[in-house]
Amino acid sequence: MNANEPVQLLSVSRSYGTGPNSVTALDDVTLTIPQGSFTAVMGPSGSGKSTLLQCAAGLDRPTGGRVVLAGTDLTGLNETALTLLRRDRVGFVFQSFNLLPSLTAEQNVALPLRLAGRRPSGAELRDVLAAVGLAERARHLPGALSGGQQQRVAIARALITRPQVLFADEPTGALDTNTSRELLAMLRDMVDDGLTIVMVTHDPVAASYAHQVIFLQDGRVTSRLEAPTAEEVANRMTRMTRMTDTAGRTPHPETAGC
Ligand SMILES: Nc1ncnc2c1ncn2[C@@H]1O[C@H](COP(=O)(O)OP(=O)(O)OP(=O)(O)O)[C@@H](O)[C@H]1O
Repeated sequence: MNANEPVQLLSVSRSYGTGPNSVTALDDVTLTIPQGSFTAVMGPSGSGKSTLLQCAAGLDRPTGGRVVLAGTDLTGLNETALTLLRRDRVGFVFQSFNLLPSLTAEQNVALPLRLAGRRPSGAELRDVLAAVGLAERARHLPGALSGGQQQRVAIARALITRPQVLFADEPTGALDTNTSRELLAMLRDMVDDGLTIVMVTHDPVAASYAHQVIFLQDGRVTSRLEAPTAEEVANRMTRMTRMTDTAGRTPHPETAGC
């Protein structure tokens, strides 16, 4: 294992329930997310994408294997240590923006630092809002911002602690096509400036903004694409879905066109 990489999963499994009703959401997943990379996670519904993200981000505990996040092995960390690690080293963005409606954009962005007992400087807030293109909207309430602008505030809030890695679960899922593309271009620029992003998405175009796409099926990594185009991603997804439909089970990775 290379402790310098921001996220490493070693034989990670996650099951829910026990006995005949148990579900294996992740099945022996090993992968490394390199520093400064943009990784998209794709796969059919129920393939384990969100579970992968949650385990990798320390929001959920695997039932087997190890996760090393920002150089720290999460195995055996108590809840307090895990909470602090998440707060200080990791950013999260979800499909729903989860902004507090009574706070301005700037106040929403400041929240993580305030929760950590720090008073953010005006310059810090201005810089991060400028980085997401919202310098002029700092004093607006979320209700006075468009969906794309609200998601930018959520991204600024995730970045205010200068995390080593940003985890995003369907960050463009609630946005229209053009707004999505603008947001993805912004995320890609941030990666080009050194941020590491892991993003779950259903959208082949969104995935094409990433450096690599990891495909999951039945909780397993079945293939990868480097420097993906939207068309390649869409074709791979279609093939995965068709193989599952006709065989009723997941093809072996060796035969899945990795
Ligand atoms: N809390 C839970 N309890 C029981 N089963 C769960 C739980 N969370 C997820 N699962 C199951 O684990 C599997 C993987 O779920 P997960 O949400 O990770 O898939 P996904 O690929 O993100 O799906 P989607 O694209 O539909 O969001 C599914 O079969 C799901 O039903």
